Amino acid sequence: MLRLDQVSKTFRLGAFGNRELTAVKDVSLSVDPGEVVSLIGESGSGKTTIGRMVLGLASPTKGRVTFDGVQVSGLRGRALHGYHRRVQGVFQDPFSTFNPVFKADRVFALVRDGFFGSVPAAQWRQRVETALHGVRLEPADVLDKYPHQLSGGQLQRMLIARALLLDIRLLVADEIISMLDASTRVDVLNLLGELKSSGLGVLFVTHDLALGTYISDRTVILRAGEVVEAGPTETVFTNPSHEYTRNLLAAVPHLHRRWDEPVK
Ligand SMILES: Nc1ncnc2c1ncn2[C@@H]1O[C@H](COP(=O)(O)OP(=O)(O)OP(=O)(O)O)[C@@H](O)[C@H]1O
Repeated sequence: MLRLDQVSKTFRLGAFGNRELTAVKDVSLSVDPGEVVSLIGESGSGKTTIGRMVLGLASPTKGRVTFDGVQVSGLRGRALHGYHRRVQGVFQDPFSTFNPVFKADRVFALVRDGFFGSVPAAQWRQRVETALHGVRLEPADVLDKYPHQLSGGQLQRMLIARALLLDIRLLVADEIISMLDASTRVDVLNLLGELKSSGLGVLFVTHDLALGTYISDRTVILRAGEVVEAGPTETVFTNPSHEYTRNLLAAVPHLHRRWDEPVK
């Protein structure tokens, strides 16, 4: 389904574009239907840049991003619009996606205007309610409300519901858990697990190793734009082959261990 082949992205910096920064270097990865792939890296390692290229919002400087064999960076206009019916992103800060001036459910109206103009209002309302139930939100709790009347977790779920309305095949989830409180985190992770069982592919972008293990089938570890390690999540976590991964793992707080015990 999604493939990145030797993808690099270089930004030109400085007033005259005379300096370069390679944010992503020779990255290859794939996501198949029903598969969650975690892309894990520290701040600045290039995760968001990769997510943007997957969504067709930025083009690789080198290499190819393809979805079902079609090159994403070549898509423009209607073709890109059609692609976004199958591939959507949800980002870290749900508050920044919502315009505080408008009611939060405007995000659904925009999907209707953009993609489903011919669907009658009553039928659309039904679809929105089904999508909200799909993310375990009670429509009456969230419809007709302003963003400030809703919690971060509710807004985040509304964005996932918006993606579901489009019947997408791939979700780019960029740090969607980081800002949520612990119990909402588990809910959203469980929800992603359910969506995965129904065939959705997820590129789960996070700086948090512990979150990455929770639902992902495969893990890709990124450092300074380069893949240092990739493989089945269990192998990467139990038997990391790269020093960098071992150091990252050592930095994760150990479960079932008291803080005053020395870490071996
Ligand atoms: N439009 C841009 N112009 C110039 N440099 C950029 C641009 N976008 C990203 N970068 C740089 O590319 C590098 C990777 O950034 P990116 O946002 O992809 O990292 P990240 O892993 O998502 O980090 P974070 O978790 O902090 O968001 C950083 O050094 C960043 O400053």
